Amino acid sequence: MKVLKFGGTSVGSADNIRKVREIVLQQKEDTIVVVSALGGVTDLILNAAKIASAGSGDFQPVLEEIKRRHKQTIADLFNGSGAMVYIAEELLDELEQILTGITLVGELTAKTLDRIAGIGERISSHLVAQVIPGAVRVDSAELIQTDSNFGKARVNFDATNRALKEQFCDFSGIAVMPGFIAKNAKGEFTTLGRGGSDYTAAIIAASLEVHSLEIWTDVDGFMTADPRIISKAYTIPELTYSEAMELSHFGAKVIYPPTILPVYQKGIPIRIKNTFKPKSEGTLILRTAKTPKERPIKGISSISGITLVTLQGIGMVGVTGISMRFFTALASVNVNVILISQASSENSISVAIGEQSVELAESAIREEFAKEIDAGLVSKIDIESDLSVVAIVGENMKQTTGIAGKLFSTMGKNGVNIIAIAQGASELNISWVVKTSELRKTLNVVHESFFLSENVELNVFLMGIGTVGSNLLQQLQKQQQKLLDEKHLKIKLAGVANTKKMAFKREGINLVSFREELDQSEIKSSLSGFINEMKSMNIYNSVFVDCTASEQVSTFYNEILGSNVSVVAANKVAASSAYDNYIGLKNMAKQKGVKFLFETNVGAGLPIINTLNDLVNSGDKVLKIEAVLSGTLNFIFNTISQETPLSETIKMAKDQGFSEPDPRVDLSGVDVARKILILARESGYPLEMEDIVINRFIPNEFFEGSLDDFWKNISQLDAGFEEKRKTLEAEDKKWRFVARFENGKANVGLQEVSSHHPFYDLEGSNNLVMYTTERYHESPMLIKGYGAGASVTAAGVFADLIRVSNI
Ligand SMILES: NC(=O)C1=CN([C@@H]2O[C@H](COP(=O)(O)OP(=O)(O)OC[C@H]3O[C@@H](n4cnc5c(N)ncnc54)[C@H](OP(=O)(O)O)[C@@H]3O)[C@@H](O)[C@H]2O)C=CC1
Ligand SMILES: N[C@@H](CC=O)C(=O)O
Repeated sequence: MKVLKFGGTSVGSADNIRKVREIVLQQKEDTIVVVSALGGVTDLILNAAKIASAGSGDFQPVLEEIKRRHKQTIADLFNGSGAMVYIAEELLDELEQILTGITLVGELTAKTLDRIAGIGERISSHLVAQVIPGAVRVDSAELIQTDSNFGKARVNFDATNRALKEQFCDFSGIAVMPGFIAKNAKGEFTTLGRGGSDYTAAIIAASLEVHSLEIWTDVDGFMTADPRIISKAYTIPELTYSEAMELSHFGAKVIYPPTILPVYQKGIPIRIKNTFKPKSEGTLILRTAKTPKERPIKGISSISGITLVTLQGIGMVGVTGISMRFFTALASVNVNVILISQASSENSISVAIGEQSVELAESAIREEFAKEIDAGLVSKIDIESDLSVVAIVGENMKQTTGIAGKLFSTMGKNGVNIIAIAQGASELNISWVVKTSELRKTLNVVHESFFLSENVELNVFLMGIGTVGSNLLQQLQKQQQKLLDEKHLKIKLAGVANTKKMAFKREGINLVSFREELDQSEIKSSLSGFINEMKSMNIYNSVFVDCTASEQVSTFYNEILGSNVSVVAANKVAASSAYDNYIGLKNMAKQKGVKFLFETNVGAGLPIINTLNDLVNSGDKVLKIEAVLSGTLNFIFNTISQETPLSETIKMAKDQGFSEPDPRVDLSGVDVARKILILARESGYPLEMEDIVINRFIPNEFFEGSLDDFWKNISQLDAGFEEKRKTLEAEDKKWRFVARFENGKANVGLQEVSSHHPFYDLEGSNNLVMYTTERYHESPMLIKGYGAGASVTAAGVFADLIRVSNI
């Protein structure tokens, strides 16, 4: 025999009741079905009773709604005729008479309320019994006996067990019973309190020692986290009774915890199933549950609307009885304590309570400690609101070291401030308090870090969708599915901006239609606005990507890193800014446990900075760097010819996406100077931009005035360059713009190289870096390849993003 309990939603309409019928008829053994009232009906009855108790109020509209719900369901199920119509009418008349009585006396006792509170279950049990062929209705109220504690009556198990056993000793078939209701020894109606129908089912299951209790509801079972917040939350296949109780206590409203007790004592397994997805396995709750070794945490739950009340004072240290008085004061006003935290110094004691109880709690504590407050022994009662309690639950935590360490370091890295912590010695759960504004991020971070999530998420905030930025989005789009399938990495574009507009979307902006989304956005671009929105969205695993060439944007990196958001920069300004700023940003990233990456600052997608970091970190010392670091300049010197003059090659470099947004930055040598500066710094030399000697090959006057002036005038140099080029060609030499760093000094400038030089054959926009180090001495290390261009640069930024995601 088994017991099946169906909740309010499961019996909430004719269609749903038909689903219940299907499920019950598929059972292959004798079955007891326990039902709640039609969804929402109990609340309507309680509301009508409250209105009636005011004496003058009109409960009729609420009663009409109760009648309408039942009439509609009966009409849909039985064409509005048959015995059910009379049964329902009779019970609803009874309800109306009692409500009228309550109105007349203007008073509502707990006893009277219990008389009507279960009318919904009385009707629904008749309904379900009528619908299931061969089923009989058995009245729980005649079998479950309680004391007279109306509203939350205590069960007399001796009498109840006897009655249930007698009733079902040689029963076979299907019985349908109302949940929630019982009677006292005098035969008066009582109710079993919140979650009462679950309790009814558990009492019957335990008493008859059935082999299984099934709770059919509208969710798939216990989830790893609240699915409304964590889209990746999934059903936990198995839980122990204790784990289920803990998760329920901290907000997972799948089952009401006290109802587990009778079946727990008898070791009867409980299965949570979804009436609307009967094929899914649901959650099985038993004494010993399977727990994968690598996942000691079974689930995360949370409760919001929490206030932390802290009693503090040096006069409390070492004084016995303080805690007892504190908790007795709270108990005296029925304040439910959700979490307790006390430091071993005993200087303070904090409790998390529901925000609705704050006034009661505060005045009770003030009254209890009035003398100590006057004497200054208790310095303050601190009230902190808008908080949430989060708990991770799992019996296997006690066998696994490092859970708390991992938990709190992950929270810290993501900038979540922990306000209070509690862990019981049983190590079944670790609970902590955070600001409610940080709850979403907290749950995401924890869900991900304990591998409860199948996928790791990376939330990209991209500034700049020009040559590099837009190519990056194309590459992300192409690679998105593969990364998800093979690396379980989900990259989302959470925010994007150019100089005109910005757009944000927590679920991710479409990587194909991002331009349209940006055009349609009503938010004007503003740097501080972008950063503030990114911060206030407060998404875990966020990364800011700078694909602009703007100095102004780079001034925000410190603030961004300080908010625990990683920075990936194609923009070279920050890494080549004042040394103190550069090193400050690196330190800030380290301090916050996030990343500041700028691999593309030198050689676009080539692994120039990472290789250098590997050399230096593994103990090598850089002695000399010689390099061609400008894609633009190399392209120009490889392309210039009798037919293609200098000015034409500059335009070509711009059109092909090699040059900076302002090509004068390349032509002036500044871009190469920035690059050699960054390499020197990454080698461990604290150089400033002013230390780099720049030997220009274009006269200074071409860099004065506007960019338009530059384009107008630059062809004046064509003839002179052509003359020099011819001479060079005759000597079998080539121009290369070379950066050099040696003995702590760096310079950049034009060099004529002959055919035996390693730079001579450097084609197109290629770069070449030669590292001479203590290890690579006789034969320097060479890194060579495309050093500029949209796709290679975007690929380099992409690679930095992958580094941030740590997959
Ligand atoms: N091209 C290459 O080979 C390489 C480039 N880089 C670096 O990549 C960066 C981007 O270069 P590239 O894509 O060619 O530049 P583009 O000029 O093509 O694009 C720049 C983008 O940044 C936006 N932008 C500029 N200033 C701001 C601001 N203040 N707020 C918001 N958005 C802004 C622009 O918006 P709008 O469209 O509205 O003007 C545009 O979308 C540069 O720093 C460059 O040095 C690094 C390595 C190689
Ligand atoms: N403008 C740069 C682009 C890469 O940094 C170059 O030409 O090398």
